[in-house]
Amino acid sequence: MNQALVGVIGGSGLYQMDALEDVQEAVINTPFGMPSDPLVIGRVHGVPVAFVARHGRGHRLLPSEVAYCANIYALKQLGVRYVLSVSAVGSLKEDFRPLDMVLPDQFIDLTRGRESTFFGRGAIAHFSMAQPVCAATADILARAVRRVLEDEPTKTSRSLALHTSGTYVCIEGPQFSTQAESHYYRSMGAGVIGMTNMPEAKLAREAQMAYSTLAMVTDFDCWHPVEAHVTASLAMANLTQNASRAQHVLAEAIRLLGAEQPISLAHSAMQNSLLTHPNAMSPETRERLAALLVGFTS
Ligand SMILES: CSC[C@H]1O[C@H](OP(=O)(O)O)[C@H](O)[C@@H]1O
Ligand SMILES: Nc1ncnc2[nH]cnc12
Repeated sequence: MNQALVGVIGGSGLYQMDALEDVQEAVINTPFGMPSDPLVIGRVHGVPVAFVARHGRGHRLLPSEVAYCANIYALKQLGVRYVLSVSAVGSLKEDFRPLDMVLPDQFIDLTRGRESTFFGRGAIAHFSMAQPVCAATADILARAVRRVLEDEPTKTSRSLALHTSGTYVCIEGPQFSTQAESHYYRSMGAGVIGMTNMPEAKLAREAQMAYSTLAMVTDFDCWHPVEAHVTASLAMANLTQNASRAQHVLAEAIRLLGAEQPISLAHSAMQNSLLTHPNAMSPETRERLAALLVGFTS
């Protein structure tokens, strides 16, 4: 069922995609349950796209409650090859300022107890997460951000920056960090902090979809000696501006992805990773993983 080339996962503040045309809603069940919300399928610049609001429309799901497995599996069932994730993040570095955009190229997973793999229950796989982000997709996001910033009349008192690398530390939440934690994450070398990109990026890798995050800075968390500590209302204030910019970035990135369809290492990332031969799996296990196992073996 190849209904979409690009999947978009909208985070806090981004609950719909304005540029989608010919829109249909799809209530999709997966072997891993229902996605966070019905998927919204349509076209942007003629490119087939599936959108899902990570926390559901109306923001109903905690970071720990997001249906990560079902969201990724549903996108895979639709034939998605590139996943653009949009996320609000706190900054852990002086030069990552609120409203800046960051394309994380590394993650540190500090989440606890989230279902973080499609495997198990009779199907075992191990694979590399050394480079968790698709460089080709991130490059397209970078070009899209630059294009949007060039076209945007200067509304803010300073020019916004794009940072093309950085480490995203993913905490369990929903509480923001303590100051000691915030300093600790900085000492680990993390550049931004959020609550959702893990296990999402791991699951996208298992599904051999090219994954990249547009991280939009809302606050300085709570380490900064002068800047205000994060609160939900501070983050939300910046989220509104970030979300409207994200709409333009996504539309341009989708246009580029459709035109170029870059080869991604992610598309063959699971080759040779399956230790359990499909013949040794139960029919239920094979059925549960059916959308993933296509093109999976060496
Ligand atoms: C609104 S502040 C905290 C909230 O925002 C981020 O969500 P998302 O990654 O879905 O944009 C962060 O991870 C928290 O869930
Ligand atoms: N400071 C912060 N910590 C965790 N997640 C966030 N999302 C936005 N700001 C955040």
